[in-house]
Amino acid sequence: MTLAVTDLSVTGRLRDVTVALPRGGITAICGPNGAGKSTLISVLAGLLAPDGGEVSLGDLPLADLTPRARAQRIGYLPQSAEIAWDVSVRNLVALGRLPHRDRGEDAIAHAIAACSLEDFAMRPVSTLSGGEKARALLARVLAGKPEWILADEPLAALDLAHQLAMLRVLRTEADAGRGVVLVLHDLALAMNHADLVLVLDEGHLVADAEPLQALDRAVVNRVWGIDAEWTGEPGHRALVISG
Ligand SMILES: Nc1ncnc2c1ncn2[C@@H]1O[C@H](COP(=O)(O)OP(=O)(O)OP(=O)(O)O)[C@@H](O)[C@H]1O
Repeated sequence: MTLAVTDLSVTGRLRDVTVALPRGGITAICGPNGAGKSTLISVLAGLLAPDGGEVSLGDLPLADLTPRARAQRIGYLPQSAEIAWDVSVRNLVALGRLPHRDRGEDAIAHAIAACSLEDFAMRPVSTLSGGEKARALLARVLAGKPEWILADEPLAALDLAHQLAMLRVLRTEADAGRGVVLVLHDLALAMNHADLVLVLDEGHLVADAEPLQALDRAVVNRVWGIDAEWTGEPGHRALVISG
């Protein structure tokens, strides 16, 4: 079942974007600051109504789902998620079960373990570092076991080891048949870990392909204004800037 947008427009932010995202893989959304990445992922999450075009989940317009049904199927992690109450990490993660209205003990325990939060489980979230908080917020999304995990820069606050650990977690979710959609600024992470890369530039979708094609030298040069080339083997590529 795909999550798709057709002729999507958000005035001043996105123009005529059409793309279908597959489940069972990781899609990276890349582009410079202000390109429309957060706007697109908010629309895909059903949190921002477009000014034109359609958003669909399988055969259904996304807007036809009740907020609860949508929240059961789509987990969304915003770019700078604020935590309103100073609850424990465990209770924060448990909030991921709200759309299901169940206790979901197994799902909560699994999410806490997947994000290596066992040692923090009883700590108030206000005492966590930025990276620890980012992992707790991702665990809240995982606890809901949504079909789709949409995350806006979920790795930005993480150290390299935790970035790779989170990517392994997200790959496991994708292998289990979920759709994983990540806004990523780090082009090497997109190149090495995504199955599909979307490149946005000034609100236009300029590439929608497997990483090597979507992030080829000409695209990187045109969109980011950087002359660079990829070196290394598949899965371990690095972007070397030449000018
Ligand atoms: N609520 C809003 N109202 C009007 N314009 C907005 C609003 N939110 C964002 N914009 C504008 O829409 C454009 C796209 O913003 P968006 O946040 O989607 O970009 P982005 O690609 O996620 O950027 P970044 O990499 O800086 O996070 C930007 O020019 C931004 O200034």
